[in-house]
Amino acid sequence: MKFPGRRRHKHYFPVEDKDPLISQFHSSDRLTHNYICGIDQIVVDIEAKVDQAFLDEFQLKRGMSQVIDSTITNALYDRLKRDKLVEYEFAGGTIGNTLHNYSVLADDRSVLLGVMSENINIGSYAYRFLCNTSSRVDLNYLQPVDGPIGRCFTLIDDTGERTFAISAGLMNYLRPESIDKALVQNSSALLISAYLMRTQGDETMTEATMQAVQYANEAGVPVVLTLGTKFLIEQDPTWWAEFVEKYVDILAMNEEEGEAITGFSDPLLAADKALDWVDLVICTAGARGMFMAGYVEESFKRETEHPLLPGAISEFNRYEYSRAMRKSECENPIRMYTHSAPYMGGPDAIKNTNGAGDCALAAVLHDLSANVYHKLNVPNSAKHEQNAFTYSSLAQISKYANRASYEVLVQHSPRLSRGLPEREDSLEQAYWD
Ligand SMILES: Nc1ncnc2c1ncn2[C@@H]1O[C@H](COP(=O)(O)OP(=O)(O)OP(=O)(O)O)[C@@H](O)[C@H]1O
Ligand SMILES: O=c1[nH]cnc2c1ncn2[C@@H]1O[C@H](CO)[C@@H](O)[C@H]1O
Repeated sequence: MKFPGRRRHKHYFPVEDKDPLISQFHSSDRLTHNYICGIDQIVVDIEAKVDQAFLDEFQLKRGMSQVIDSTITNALYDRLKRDKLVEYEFAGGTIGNTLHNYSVLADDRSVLLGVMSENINIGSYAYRFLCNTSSRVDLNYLQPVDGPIGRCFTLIDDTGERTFAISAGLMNYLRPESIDKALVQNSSALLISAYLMRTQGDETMTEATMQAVQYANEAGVPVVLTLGTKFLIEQDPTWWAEFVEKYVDILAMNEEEGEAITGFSDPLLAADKALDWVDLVICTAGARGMFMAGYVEESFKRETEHPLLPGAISEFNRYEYSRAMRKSECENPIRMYTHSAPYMGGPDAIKNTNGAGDCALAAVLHDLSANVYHKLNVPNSAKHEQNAFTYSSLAQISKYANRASYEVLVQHSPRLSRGLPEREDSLEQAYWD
């Protein structure tokens, strides 16, 4: 609970003492607001603890996200219910989670594109999805479908490894004509995942995604791709590398996905390789924290005050105090990298790692979008003499991202239920004075 805090007498005075000019100036409707948008396969997570025998029984490959047919879905669901194995059911989807967390962290608008059942019964999965999504996530652009959204059976074993079994419902029937061109082209970023390329038969999600990507590319709106699962990438790494190079501006992955797409198991080298294709890279590395890589114009580079770190690229964090720029905005682009260990060394007890990476990405997007917001409202600020992509330095962003994912590790759901505290309880009062 947030405590009511202390009140001071001098803050209480009659309303007529307020200066009408000042109150006009502060009115928030004079500020220009920006938003980000994202596309997802709309799913509810059904989480259960299971063992290897259970996975074998339903022919599920451990650690993978796989699409299952209706026969396996029904058998799996009946079994989970019969043995009372379901721990919780909550809105999910990698982009849905990221947008929700972005909106909670930024306390601002994001727009989710995807499908939603046109007839919703109280207690149904569609209903649950809507109830568990932040009111700051704009759901008005969802395309109605005559049937169910998807279900993602999230099966967790003793080691904490997650196996996803997707019962698709109509989640992949988003049509290209449902993508609003102006909405995408006026947004501060378009967020997509590799899962959106996994469609079959008459499913139209991939075409819809490509339509949105084309709109974003045309308007110079950054396209942010999160890789989702290494198994998808491993099927055709060359195709993915070409896709990223052609359409994507910011790439988010974990170290396994990083290895699948670049061939480098070292997250720093994987991030460096991916920088050949995009402007900014986020590579989360579980208990090792996260790495980021980006570009800065030579004349704007700022040296770190932290010790220089050894690694496959020696002293790789030298310019981590710089704000990231698009490569095309730099005359003499230099590469910079940063690494942050988990916040407070990670929690003493991890409740659930599901969605920790999604939350890290949400924090990065918050920083990017804050930069757009500041630029829109204070265009003459000295801050924008540098045409940067991010509001903060790479070092700051990765710390913020790790702080945000910590919050997911200490709760059960991948979605934050509240924003971060303005002042960390763990830090002494003197830190804030
Ligand atoms: N075991 C751990 N100990 C401490 N911190 C962790 C641990 N696992 C994850 N984290 C934190 O969470 C962040 C993201 O974790 P991870 O690399 O597991 O993401 P991910 O595999 O992409 O997750 P997901 O796909 O579920 O969103 C890390 O950068 C780190 O800050
Ligand atoms: O195929 C998929 N499409 C969309 N989201 C998925 C898929 N598989 C798993 N997740 C989502 O990934 C989140 C954790 O990062 C989970 O919440 C799950 O819903």
